[in-house]
Amino acid sequence: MAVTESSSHCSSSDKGPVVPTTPLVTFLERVQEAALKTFKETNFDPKLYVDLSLKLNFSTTEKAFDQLQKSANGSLSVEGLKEFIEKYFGGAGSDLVYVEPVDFVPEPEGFLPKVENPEVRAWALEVHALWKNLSRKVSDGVHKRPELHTILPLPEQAVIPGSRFREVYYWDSYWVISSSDTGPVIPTTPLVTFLERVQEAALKTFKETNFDPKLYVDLSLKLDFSTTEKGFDELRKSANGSLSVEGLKGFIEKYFEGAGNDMVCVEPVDFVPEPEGFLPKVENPEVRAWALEVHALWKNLSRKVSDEVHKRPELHTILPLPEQVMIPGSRFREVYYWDSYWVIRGLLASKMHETAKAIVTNLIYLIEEYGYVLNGARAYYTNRSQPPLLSAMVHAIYSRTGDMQLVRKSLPALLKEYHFWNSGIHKVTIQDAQSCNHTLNRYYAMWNKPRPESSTIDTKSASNISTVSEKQHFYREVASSAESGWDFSTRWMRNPPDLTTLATTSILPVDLNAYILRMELDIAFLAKASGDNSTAEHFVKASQARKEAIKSVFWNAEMGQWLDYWLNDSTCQEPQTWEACNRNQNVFASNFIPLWIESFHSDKSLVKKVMESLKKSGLLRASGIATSLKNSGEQWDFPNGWAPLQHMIVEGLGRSESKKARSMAEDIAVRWIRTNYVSYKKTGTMHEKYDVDKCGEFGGGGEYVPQERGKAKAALFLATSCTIKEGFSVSFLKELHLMFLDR
Ligand SMILES: OC[C@H]1O[C@H](O[C@H]2O[C@H](CO)[C@@H](O)[C@H](O)[C@H]2O)[C@H](O)[C@@H](O)[C@@H]1O
Repeated sequence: MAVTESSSHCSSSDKGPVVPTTPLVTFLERVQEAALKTFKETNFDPKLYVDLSLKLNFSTTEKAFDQLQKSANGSLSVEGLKEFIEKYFGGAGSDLVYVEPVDFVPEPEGFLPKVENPEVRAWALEVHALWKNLSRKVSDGVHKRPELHTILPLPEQAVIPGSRFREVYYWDSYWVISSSDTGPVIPTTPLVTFLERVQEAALKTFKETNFDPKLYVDLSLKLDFSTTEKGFDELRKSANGSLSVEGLKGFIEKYFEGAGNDMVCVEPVDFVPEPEGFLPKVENPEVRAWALEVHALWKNLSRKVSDEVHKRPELHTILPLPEQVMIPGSRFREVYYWDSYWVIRGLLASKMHETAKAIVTNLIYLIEEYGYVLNGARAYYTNRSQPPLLSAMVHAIYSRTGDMQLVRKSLPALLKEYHFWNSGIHKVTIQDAQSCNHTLNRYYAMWNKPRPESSTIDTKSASNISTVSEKQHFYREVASSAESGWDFSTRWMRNPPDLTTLATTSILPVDLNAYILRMELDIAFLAKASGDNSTAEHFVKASQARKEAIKSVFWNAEMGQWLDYWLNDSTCQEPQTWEACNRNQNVFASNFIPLWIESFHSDKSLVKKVMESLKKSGLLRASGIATSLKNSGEQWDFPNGWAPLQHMIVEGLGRSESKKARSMAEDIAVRWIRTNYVSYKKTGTMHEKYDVDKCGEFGGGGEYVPQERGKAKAALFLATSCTIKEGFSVSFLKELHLMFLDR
């Protein structure tokens, strides 16, 4: 084929994105170039020039530089350039100021206890004292006028590598940070940080009753950021940071749009009150009426991101998703990752295929922007993901619609997401008893501060933790628990129910690895369907390896369950040797989640063992499967039952070839749907969790108050109801049985 001018131009060898730099950096590069030409090469360090800070504003400085007399090749007189630099710039490094680290002591208690040799000990203490030389904080000048500096206005004290490296570096920080907090941190936006300040002031001013911290980080600005921040800084505050109730109310009204105004209600494009072929086997008029009422809830939960957000995204914490969305409802005013799987299953039951595809498009957008699907579509969720179920969503839609275009569009994103989970901090290598290495995954948030949406709560929870690095470690564990979707649970605690002992990053979770196995199987299936056989083969192999790993590391034949595994060393730099005593023998519903995956539920004798184990486990209660056996007051513990957990276990058993397993699935489904129905009749709404010991009672515990009447977090549960289909009494057993098979 002849290469035309334009096609050769289009196929240039650089195709990747370019993030533009600031005009200040571009200008300093010009100064750097002039300096090289003027001072000549000896000892020339180009970095010095882009590290300079401006004394006056940018345009004055640039004008003065342009007015300097230059020779034809761009050099200046040495004196002229020296004078210019002295007059217009603060020295490189002056943007950071020395500070003694808050927690430095010359010989810390318990410091390297095994280093006894006096000479080595003296040296170790001298090296320890170097922290003081390397400790800095960004100067107040930078915080006041960041546009004059190339240093970024980091909020906290920092440790620099030293010498010409006058700023914080990413991977260096890993070795800088004490062993108690390791790992990356993705900075949040200045807007989120500011809204956390408003949240803190609001708690101090309005006091604790009914206080929801998330409300404040969901606010949108009416005016630009600096005007709003100035307005806030000018408010009169008492010594403890509280304001007058009227003053704060007035400020919020003047400067903010209400939380939730960033999304607008839209009728889903494909909603009809009674879709053709809707739950054909549900004949009982009462159940059918309920099913249709629940189906109608889609209209309450359907939103699109407002035009205002697309025009000025910097005024909002909501992310500008391209397509219509379904939100969980109540205080959850944005899209959530794992919730979306059950939303999609419900939409498919409601025959709303276009809405289901729109949801996938939004999640693909997040992968393209961030490299993975965020916990939720808000600026404060950019440091972690949630249980990865996108492949299962695409699989479900493709199985129902045969839409190959969707498959082709999704595959590159799924591969990117797979890479996210299978590299870096999420990846752990375990050597089993036969010296065979297995790669498995864990949750690990890229964050070590309070979660902005619950900042006041996390700060309080950490108040008895004494050192900065231990607090950071705790905050990382909190955020990592949120990444698991199980926030919070004794499952993640070393010493339950003490929340400060959360240790999620030190656990290999059974369910996460089952989801990633599912991802491998789904990618293999979708790649094959699209004709990409080599990708398909690669993922079939990956799935076989993971199945082996799950068997080797998690499966406990005596208990008939898969058990979470405690890591000895959470840095995970070296492969860890598997030890039987590291298995967490406590019973959680997650110990049964592998049943959901075909590789396991297709094995009849395995299903038999697991079923027996589930029956004896204590989890199976009158109204469904409990999350755990411990009543800790946390929402992902006893006596709460959650729809996703019921659904995965029921669907796994229901797909087994064993008749007994299918009848157990029906039994659990009936228990669960009955309590959903009774509670719906009482409260007029669907709930996110139910008390599995009390039919018709919704669940509680945790850090937020369950939704009020009519404000359902319903989609998740609609999905479950529709997936395992509606029915609430034993007389529907036969009907339910047929419905399981109809998928
Ligand atoms: O309130 C803060 C936390 O809330 C979310 O978690 C809970 O709701 C989610 C949305 O329905 C659900 O996916 C999750 O399983 C629930 O525990 C949020 O996901 C957390 O990150 C957040 O900190």
